[in-house]
Amino acid sequence: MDASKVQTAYLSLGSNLGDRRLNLRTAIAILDAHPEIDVTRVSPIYETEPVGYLDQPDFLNLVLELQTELDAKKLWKITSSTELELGRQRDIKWGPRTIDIDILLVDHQVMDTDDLIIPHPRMADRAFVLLPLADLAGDLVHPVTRQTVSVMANRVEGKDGVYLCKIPLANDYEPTEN
Ligand SMILES: Nc1ncnc2c1ncn2[C@@H]1O[C@H](COP(=O)(O)OP(=O)(O)OP(=O)(O)O)[C@@H](O)[C@H]1O
Ligand SMILES: Nc1nc2c(c(=O)[nH]1)N=C(CO)CN2
Repeated sequence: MDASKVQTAYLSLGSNLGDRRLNLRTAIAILDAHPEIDVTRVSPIYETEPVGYLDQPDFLNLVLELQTELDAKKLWKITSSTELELGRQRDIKWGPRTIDIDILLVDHQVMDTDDLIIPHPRMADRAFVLLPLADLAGDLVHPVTRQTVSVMANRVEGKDGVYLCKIPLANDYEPTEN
């Protein structure tokens, strides 16, 4: 990768159907295997209560960091096809899913298009996003709120998406060198 064009992005992954750990691990592996994506770090996994639509199983959530030269739209096409590969279906708004991949941040970019809004518009309210993100990048400044991720995480801790337990990262989630 050309260092001057490389961007750092943070993605939120969630699963609450089927083998949730395997779904997360498979999604990470698919993304990391892409020739233009380098998954650099993965947060611990948080088991979280569902937010939005409550009558569904608990989620496993994590956040990963990646490096890529792809623009945000191309990255989104890849995350969307990864969701489909893992059998993601859209039935109920905020309902159960084998995998959900949201793009949280891409460097300090701000964009608002029909398909893609960056930073993710609901990340500031979600403990299941901000707590694992703070594990990776607490000092990062959100380009819209201008607050650090740690400050944002402290504000939502114990609110929506309260976490039930934090599972240390297993070795098999560690990104591979490529
Ligand atoms: N930053 C983003 N990351 C992923 N999808 C986004 C983003 N911004 C806008 N979208 C749009 O949101 C649409 C709905 O996404 P999805 O079905 O995954 O929603 P959801 O996960 O149920 O809810 P939420 O968006 O609140 O997490 C996608 O088709 C995509 O076009
Ligand atoms: N705990 C939790 N709740 C959710 C989640 C999620 O990933 N974790 N995703 C949603 C839609 O994006 C809606 N609600």
